[in-house]
Amino acid sequence: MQHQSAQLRRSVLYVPASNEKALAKSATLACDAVIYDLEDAVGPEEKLDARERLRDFLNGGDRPHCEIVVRINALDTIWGTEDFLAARAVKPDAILLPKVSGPRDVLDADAALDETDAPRNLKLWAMIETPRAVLNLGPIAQLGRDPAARLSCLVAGTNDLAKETGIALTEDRRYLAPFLFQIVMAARAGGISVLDGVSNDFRDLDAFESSCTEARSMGFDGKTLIHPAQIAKANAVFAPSPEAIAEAEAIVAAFADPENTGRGVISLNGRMVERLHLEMAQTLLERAGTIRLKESGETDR
Ligand SMILES: CC(C)(COP(=O)(O)OP(=O)(O)OC[C@H]1O[C@@H](n2cnc3c(N)ncnc32)[C@H](O)[C@@H]1OP(=O)(O)O)[C@@H](O)C(=O)NCCC(=O)NCCSC(=O)C[C@H](O)C(=O)O
Ligand SMILES: [Mg+2]
Repeated sequence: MQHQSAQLRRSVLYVPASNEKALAKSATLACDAVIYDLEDAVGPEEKLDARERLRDFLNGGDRPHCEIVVRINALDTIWGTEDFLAARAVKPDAILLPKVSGPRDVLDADAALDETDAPRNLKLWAMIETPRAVLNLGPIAQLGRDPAARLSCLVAGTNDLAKETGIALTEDRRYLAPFLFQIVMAARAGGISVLDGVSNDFRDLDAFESSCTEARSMGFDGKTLIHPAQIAKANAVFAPSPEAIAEAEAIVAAFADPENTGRGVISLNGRMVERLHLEMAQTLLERAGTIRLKESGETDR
């Protein structure tokens, strides 16, 4: 089993659906995915307008070519059902469910999509941002293994998690880290992708880069973002480095050497290399190739 999904999700930008300028800008940006937000970025007085704005924008001519996700208000709020129907109607790639408590929330959204005859490739993403979601991570993520369910990504909601638990959001995220690891582990067990939470201090790009590096080391596929200035750093950090590509190429070449045919383990530059490392190298090179294609403009995603 490989740990990273084929879909690139290095940089996933939240765009408040209430913000006309940000909506327009979103179509011009180099992020891998956009989350149009109807939830916490939109004040209660703006909710109805934001929904209409988003509908007009995504039905208009400037729809971005990257992966498109709509975050709705929770289905048990006064806005939830209308948001859900509006999101379904604008044909996103996924609907992001906020403040999920357990698998029931995802299954209910799944059933509601089935009732509208939604295509199977319309996926659900789930925010992990409440204590109950953390306690129910296993059963939530396991839905990723259910061919009838649409869950394809977990998103850490670190601001709400801090609010709900009292966990301090320090720059080094030392108190948050144990829960972030659990989110990654659950997503991998469920075979779905997983995104780190946002960095609120969007002007400090050095701190942001460190946070991306840490998230990559923790196993996240990418980072959720709040500002366009964060995109380039996330794209760079979550892409395989030139050194990692060179190492992967060396591993592939070593196993292709007729001398090593059929061998399970070889020695390469003083290190043990097994076939599992070959698989990892192949996945890394595939990802590097996908990024190259995307950045050469030959594909949008
Ligand atoms: C954080 C901001 C409010 C800052 O806004 P502002 O001060 O206006 O930024 P700039 O002047 O530097 O903006 C420069 C240009 O970039 C556009 N812009 C800014 N942000 C975005 C964006 N997110 N998407 C698209 N475009 C954006 C501006 O319009 C300017 O454009 P132009 O003038 O044409 O050059 C703002 O960045 C912002 O609102 N960010 C998103 C906030 C958000 O979505 N929050 C909710 C998600 S975070 C969360 O809830 C996670 C989770 O649930 C949890 O619990 O942790
Ligand atoms: Mg939140």
